[in-house]
Amino acid sequence: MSDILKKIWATKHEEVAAARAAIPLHAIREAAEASAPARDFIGALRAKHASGLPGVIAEIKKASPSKGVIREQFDPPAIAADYAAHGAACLSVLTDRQYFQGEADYLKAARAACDLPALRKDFMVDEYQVFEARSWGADCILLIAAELSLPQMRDFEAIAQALGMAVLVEVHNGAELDLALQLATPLVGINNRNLRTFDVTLQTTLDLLSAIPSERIVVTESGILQPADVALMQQNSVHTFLVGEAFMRQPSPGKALESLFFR
Ligand SMILES: O=C(O)c1ccccc1NCC(=O)[C@H](O)[C@H](O)COP(=O)(O)O
Repeated sequence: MSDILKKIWATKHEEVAAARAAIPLHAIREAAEASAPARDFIGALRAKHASGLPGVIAEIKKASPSKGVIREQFDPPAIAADYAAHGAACLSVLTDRQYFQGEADYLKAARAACDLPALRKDFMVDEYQVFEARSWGADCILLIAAELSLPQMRDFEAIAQALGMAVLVEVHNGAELDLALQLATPLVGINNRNLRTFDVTLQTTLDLLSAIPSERIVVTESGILQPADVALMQQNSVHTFLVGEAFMRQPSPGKALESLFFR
């Protein structure tokens, strides 16, 4: 695990302890189970693919450890509606406060502003957060294989799926991919960002691709910035993208999405 992941992981355990003290597990579970049904995250991606279009998971993030503040004027529901109007398949909303300046309310407001399914983009270290995600309206959770054991990922996946949520399992190397492929989820994210050095190279996706069975949906994550990046991925049969910074730095994130993927 990289140093930044270790720090984030420690913070998450503290946050979960505080959240459990405020709302006990049985209560957050009841809230999750009483939530309106989840939207179909995987179905939204497959629908784009069936129309011959890329599946774009459009990210809403104010800041990150590697880039600092990315977007000063930050209005999650307006950004979500803009993404929906310009062809996004799904949303990814940062809910981590300390490192990404995210909020649970951003997820709730973004999802309420459109009909797109939404990923809670956060660092899941405890089953509590899976229930919490659904209680906030999330339709998908992220599991980072660098940070979790296989039994943990299996537990969190089972809870997410019982609640009707999808799971995006994220990997950075072959060892993590071997674990990820033991989960049931079809969504396998390859993060092009090295979380130790913060270097980004699309070669990470290209290197891992051949080990992923064709029935899985490969999501290339991080560092998709220009049409040549999209073309490179498409030439290699990758049709699902998780993109944040390239959109967040533009006045209209939705128009930026359209111009990167649909022109
Ligand atoms: O971006 C970081 O600095 C970072 C640091 C530690 C863990 C995760 C981090 N990024 C999260 C992401 O994976 C990206 O937000 C996502 O893939 C979108 O990337 P981009 O299009 O490059 O904004």
